[in-house]
Amino acid sequence: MSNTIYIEYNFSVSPLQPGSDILIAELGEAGFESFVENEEGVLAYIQKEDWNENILETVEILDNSIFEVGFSIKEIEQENWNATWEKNFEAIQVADQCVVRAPFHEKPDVAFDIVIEPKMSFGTGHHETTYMMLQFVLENDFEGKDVLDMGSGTGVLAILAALKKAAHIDAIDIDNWCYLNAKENVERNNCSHISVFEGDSSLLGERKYNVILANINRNILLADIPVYAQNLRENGALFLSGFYEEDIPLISETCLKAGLKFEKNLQKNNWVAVKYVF
Ligand SMILES: C[S@@+](CC[C@H](N)C(=O)[O-])C[C@H]1O[C@@H](n2cnc3c(N)ncnc32)[C@H](O)[C@@H]1O
Repeated sequence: MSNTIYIEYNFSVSPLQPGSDILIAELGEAGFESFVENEEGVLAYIQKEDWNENILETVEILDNSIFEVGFSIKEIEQENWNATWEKNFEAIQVADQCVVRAPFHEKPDVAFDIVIEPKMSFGTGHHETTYMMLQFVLENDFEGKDVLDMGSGTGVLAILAALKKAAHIDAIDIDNWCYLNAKENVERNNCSHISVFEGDSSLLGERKYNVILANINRNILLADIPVYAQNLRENGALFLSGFYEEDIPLISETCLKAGLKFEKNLQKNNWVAVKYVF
């Protein structure tokens, strides 16, 4: 094993606090590779060769701080990497039927066992929005359906849709790291009928889906909802998450304008997931 040195930043911000997701997104843009959210805060990792001491200057949320962030830095070697994950990454159970776990966890006795290489925070089931989207996938019929997972992260939603016998799934993420991670997880879970792409909604063209899943963020969703509506078949379902309770009116107005009908919403710690049908 090579001896890559990582710098670990430890941000003392609660994962339940609005803003921790923006912090992670901005750290990702600044070059941080992986994140772990735990009770104490957010751990963020960057390879030492990609690091410089001004790395946090582009992380805007730290300037217009909507929360207090304190941090410490330590160097870790790659050999410690798995141990760090094992310490911080717990398997997540969604309803009785589904467990999202890392390869080093014991195989559970459930209908849907999803193994994710936990290299990033989004798409491990720990975040409220992922959890609610998994709940939606569990409680809806996917058999024989063509599915789009937009903003697929680790690919966790696409993988559950595949385990629920969807006919085919396109998983798309704008981020190269997520694209590579989703490909790896799709293979790990033997889901040959998931195609993973790097990009955004401009890739969709005329493709039609029975189900579209998009757990991204408020602004991307507001821009993309009309595109999703165009790519849904009649009676198709759109599941959205990645926004807060206070964003519901704007999301709802945009969905209704695009010809979609409201069906259901879920809420967890101020985060929301909604189902609309076409
Ligand atoms: C909140 S994570 C969701 C990951 C996973 N689907 C889940 O439910 O846990 C949002 C993902 O959307 C991706 N993303 C952000 N903007 C996007 C865009 N315009 N088009 C496609 N993906 C985007 C991010 O890279 C990130 O992986």
